[in-house]
Amino acid sequence: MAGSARYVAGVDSSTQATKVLVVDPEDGRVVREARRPHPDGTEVDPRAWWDALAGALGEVGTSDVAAIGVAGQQHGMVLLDEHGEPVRDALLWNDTRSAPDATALIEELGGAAAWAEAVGTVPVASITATKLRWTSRAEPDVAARARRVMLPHDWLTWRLRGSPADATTDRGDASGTGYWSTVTGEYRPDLLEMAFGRALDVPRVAEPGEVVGHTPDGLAVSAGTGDNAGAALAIAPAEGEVVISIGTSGAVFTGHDRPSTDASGLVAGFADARGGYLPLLATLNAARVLGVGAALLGVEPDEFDALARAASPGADGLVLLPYLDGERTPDRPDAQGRYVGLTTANGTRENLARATVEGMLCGLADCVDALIDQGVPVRRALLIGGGSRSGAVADLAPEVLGLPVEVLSPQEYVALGAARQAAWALRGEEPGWTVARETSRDVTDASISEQVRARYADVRDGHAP
Ligand SMILES: Nc1ncnc2c1ncn2[C@@H]1O[C@H](COP(=O)(O)OP(=O)(O)O)[C@@H](O)[C@H]1O
Ligand SMILES: O=C(CO)[C@@H](O)[C@H](O)COP(=O)(O)O
Repeated sequence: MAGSARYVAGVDSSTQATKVLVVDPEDGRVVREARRPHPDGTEVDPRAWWDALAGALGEVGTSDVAAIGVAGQQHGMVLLDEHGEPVRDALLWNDTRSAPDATALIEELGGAAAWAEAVGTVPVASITATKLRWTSRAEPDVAARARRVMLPHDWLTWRLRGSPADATTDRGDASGTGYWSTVTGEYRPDLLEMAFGRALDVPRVAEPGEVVGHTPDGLAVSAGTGDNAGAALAIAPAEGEVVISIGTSGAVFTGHDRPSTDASGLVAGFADARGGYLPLLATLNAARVLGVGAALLGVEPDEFDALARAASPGADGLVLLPYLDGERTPDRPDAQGRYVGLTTANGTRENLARATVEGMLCGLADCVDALIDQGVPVRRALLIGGGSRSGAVADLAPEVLGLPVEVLSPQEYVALGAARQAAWALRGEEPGWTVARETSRDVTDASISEQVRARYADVRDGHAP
């Protein structure tokens, strides 16, 4: 590291790619950025993420960087042997094979309410504990070699520090494991043992703003966090604002003053990266739903958007149930997508595009409702993530959600939050800068949301013919 180092680096190791921002800690200005893709699939060799990170850091250059922080896709199970090597590919948040294990774990603890009270979250297949159970059950020989378990951001942070004996995590990401309690702020080793059949080493939960170590080149390393907690760190939604991230996942979250314990299992009671709480809902099907719609129509995103905009609200009765890869919210791991209500009258390219966008947004609107049901005030939605770059999503969102919507300017908010945390660790106080905000798009006709969502609910609940 050069003596003149003045910048910080923030990393988003998300499902589809690693994104690195080099940021001025004085004002949050992005000075350089790079991106490297990740392999497809719901199980991935974590070394592919390391290679992507190394490639992106090499491209941006770090000679003028003093500190780095990593935010990563949540929940992924990185199991390591006694030498610190992965015993198998990481199972990602969107891998649904452990759905029966989630059911079994819920029963073993005495029901969904017991989990909500214990850790803040009722396990679904995304939650790390269920992946531990699946591994111990389905791959006992692999499980026998495991000594420690980490999350994607923990593992990358540990490797950035040169793989020392001690590893770290933070409360934001730990809260998605199923064996760290948002309610008590402590690990629940008994629940890890219940899931895996024996103990495993877990990373120490670092304080927000802590320097957890240094890279071999001398960069200070911050605790890092989960990707959604990273975005929340960057955006700092005000009370009444809900962030909707349209990436591989659709994530709906906001800051809250107390842990949530939703026994229905819809709202995950996560922690944030500041010492507060981050109630969150996540779907398995968001930006890729748009991609499938565009592929069906054989068009690029711009033309897909134009087609969707050209149709009328409600797509003349054509509805997409967007559970393409199974769904987590609601918990339907074996579901598939369905276009419903196709007739000779409404079978147009415009309606197919419109139904695709509306279906994805209706899935997210269900998530917003569940947050409101938990007593979280919601008056406005802030859209981020790759899918928010779709003009059709921006145009249709206020009418489908029934909320004023602000599409934040395209930026890597997760990586920006990680850079903010790195600046906080470096300087000992959280930076004062905020992200640029624009005016909201208002709801022009509230009846559209009611009609579109009522028709969608019929299909979702199996009442449509
Ligand atoms: N203009 C656009 N219209 C629709 N989808 C888009 C657009 N731009 C990017 N995307 C989609 O956004 C997704 C990537 O978003 P991102 O938030 O980076 O995801 P992740 O964090 O899960 O890696 C991809 O599926 C990509 O196809
Ligand atoms: O599982 C969750 C949140 O609980 C997902 O939000 C993952 O954290 C992946 O995020 P993206 O890569 O889609 O941004």
